Amino acid sequence: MGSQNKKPIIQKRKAYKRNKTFFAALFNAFNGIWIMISRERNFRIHIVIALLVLWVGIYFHLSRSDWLWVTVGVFFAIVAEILNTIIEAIVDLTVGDRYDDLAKLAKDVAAAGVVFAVFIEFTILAIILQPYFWVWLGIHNLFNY
Ligand SMILES: Nc1ncnc2c1ncn2[C@@H]1O[C@H](COP(=O)(O)OP(=O)(O)OP(=O)(O)O)[C@@H](O)[C@H]1O
Repeated sequence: MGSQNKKPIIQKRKAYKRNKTFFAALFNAFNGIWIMISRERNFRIHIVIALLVLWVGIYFHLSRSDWLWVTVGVFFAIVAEILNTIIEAIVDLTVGDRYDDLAKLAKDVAAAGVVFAVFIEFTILAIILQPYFWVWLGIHNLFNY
């Protein structure tokens, strides 16, 4: 999906050290988050949605169980986007610039996974937030509960 101008993740061979401590591993995990934020436009969109949902949730004073569902929905999509990026990187590492039907299959199916994850996210958000919005708009009926 439009990554023609992206720099390849692996540009040249570099030496690396294995994680010796828990904190070294944690540092690399945070580096992974930074890579997602700086390289992946779609990931940034997920983050914006998450911040928006956080703001709406605080504004509406969501119940504990509603926070739970909203959190699961938002992170489900974020994790799917991360898996999609991992698959793209592994495919590129394996086939490079060469056209390959299996590479296409892997990338397209990974992208389909993100579409389903976002569908689940939006379904959860709609079900959870709808009663709050309706009360906010002054609409009272059976769908408020
Ligand atoms: N090596 C390849 N062989 C065949 N088709 C490929 C190959 N690499 C990519 N494609 C096709 O081109 C599309 C775009 O690939 P690309 O590498 O740009 O993914 P991406 O779009 O960067 O995804 P995202 O926007 O989620 O980061 C893929 O969905 C796939 O259909």
